Amino acid sequence: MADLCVRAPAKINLHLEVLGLRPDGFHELAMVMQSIDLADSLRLRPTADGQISLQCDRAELPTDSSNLVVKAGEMLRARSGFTELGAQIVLEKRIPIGAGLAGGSSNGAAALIGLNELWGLGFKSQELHSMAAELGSDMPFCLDGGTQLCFGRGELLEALAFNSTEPPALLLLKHPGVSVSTPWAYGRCKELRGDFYLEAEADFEQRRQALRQAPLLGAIAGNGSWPPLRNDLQAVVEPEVETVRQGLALLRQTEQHLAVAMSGSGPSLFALFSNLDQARTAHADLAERFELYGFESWCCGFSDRGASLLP
Ligand SMILES: C[C@](O)(CO)[C@H](O)COP(=O)(O)OP(=O)(O)OC[C@H]1O[C@@H](n2ccc(N)nc2=O)[C@H](O)[C@@H]1O
Ligand SMILES: Nc1ncnc2c1ncn2[C@@H]1O[C@H](COP(=O)(O)OP(=O)(O)OP(=O)(O)O)[C@@H](O)[C@H]1O
Repeated sequence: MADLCVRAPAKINLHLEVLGLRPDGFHELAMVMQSIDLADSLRLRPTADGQISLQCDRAELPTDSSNLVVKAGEMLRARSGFTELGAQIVLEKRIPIGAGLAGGSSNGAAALIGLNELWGLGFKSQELHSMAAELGSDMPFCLDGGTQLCFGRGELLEALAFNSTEPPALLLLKHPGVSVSTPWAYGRCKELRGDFYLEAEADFEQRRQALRQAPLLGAIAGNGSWPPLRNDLQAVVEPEVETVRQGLALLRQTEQHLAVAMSGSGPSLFALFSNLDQARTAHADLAERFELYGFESWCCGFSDRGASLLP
C-alpha cells in the first residue's frame, strides 16, 4: 500500500473560561477553539512487524511512546486487537512546541485518523472521539477542528461556522526560548482563583448558555464587531512571563486589529484581522520589532477543518 499523508493543523482559543474544578481534578471549561492554517504533517507507511516507529525533524521531541503520535497508534492498535499491525511514521513539525497551539494533540488526532485508514480498521468518528478524549483534553477538537464551542474538559463539542465570505486572519507570535507548562498554568489558576470557582452544575450550564449567546459568536458568524477576547489563563500567565507582556504590547500596536489575546496556556499570542491582507500589512509594519525582541511570527488564515487525510 502507498504512503498516506495527514495534515495536523494548530488551534487558537478565541475564548477560554475556567468555570470550576471537576471531580476528576481537571477544570470545567467553556471555550471557543479555532483551527488555523499552520500545520504539521505526518507521513505513514504500513508494516506488519507490530512496530510503530516515529521519526521527527525536531530533536527535542521524544519519539518513544511518550509522543502523542505513538500513544495514539498504540491505543488504536490495542482497541483493534490486531497486535501485528505496525507503521513507520515521519512527523514534520511546523507548529511550535509547548506553545498553547495544541501541536501535540493535533499530531495525535492525525495519527488516529491516518492509522485508522492505513490499517483499514473502520473505527467510526464517535469511537475515534472517545479514544482522543482519553489521550488528551484538546484532542477531540483536533479531530474535527474548524470553529467549535468546547465544554467539559474540552472534549464536549458544538460546531460553529465562521464568516466564510470574509474569513478572519491572524498574526501569531511565539518566543522560541519560552514555553508554558499546561499543568502549571491550571495549577496557578487554581491557587489564584480557586476560591471564586463555580461549583453547581446549574451555574456551569448558565455560563455555557451565556457563551452560546455571547457577542463573540455573532462576530464569528459575521454579524457584529469583535468584542475583547477572554482567556482566563492569560490573566495567570501574563504577570509571570515577560515575553507574553511584550508580545501583547507589540500586537496591540498593530493597526486595524480586531482583537489581541494569548492562546490556551500560552505563550503564543495572536492578533485577529478582517482578512489576510491586513494581517500581512501589520506583520510587515512590525517585522523589525518582532525580530528585535526575538519573536517568531506567522500570518495565517482560519481553517474549517482539523486533522485530515491529504490527497
Ligand atoms: C489549555 C488548553 O490547550 C486550552 O485549549 C487545554 O485546556 C489543554 O489541553 P491538553 O493540553 O490536551 O491537556 P491535557 O493533556 O488533557 O491535560 C494536561 C493537564 O492540564 C490540566 N487540565 C487540562 C484540561 C482541563 N480541562 N483541566 C485541567 O486542569 C491538568 O492538570 C492536566 O493534567
Ligand atoms: N507530537 C508531539 N508534538 C508536540 N509535543 C508533543 C508531542 N507528543 C508529545 N508532546 C509533548 O507534549 C507537550 C506539549 O506540547 P504541545 O506542543 O502540544 O503543547 P501545547 O501547544 O501547549 O498544547 P496544548 O495547547 O494542547 O496545551 C510537550 O512537552 C511535548 O513533549
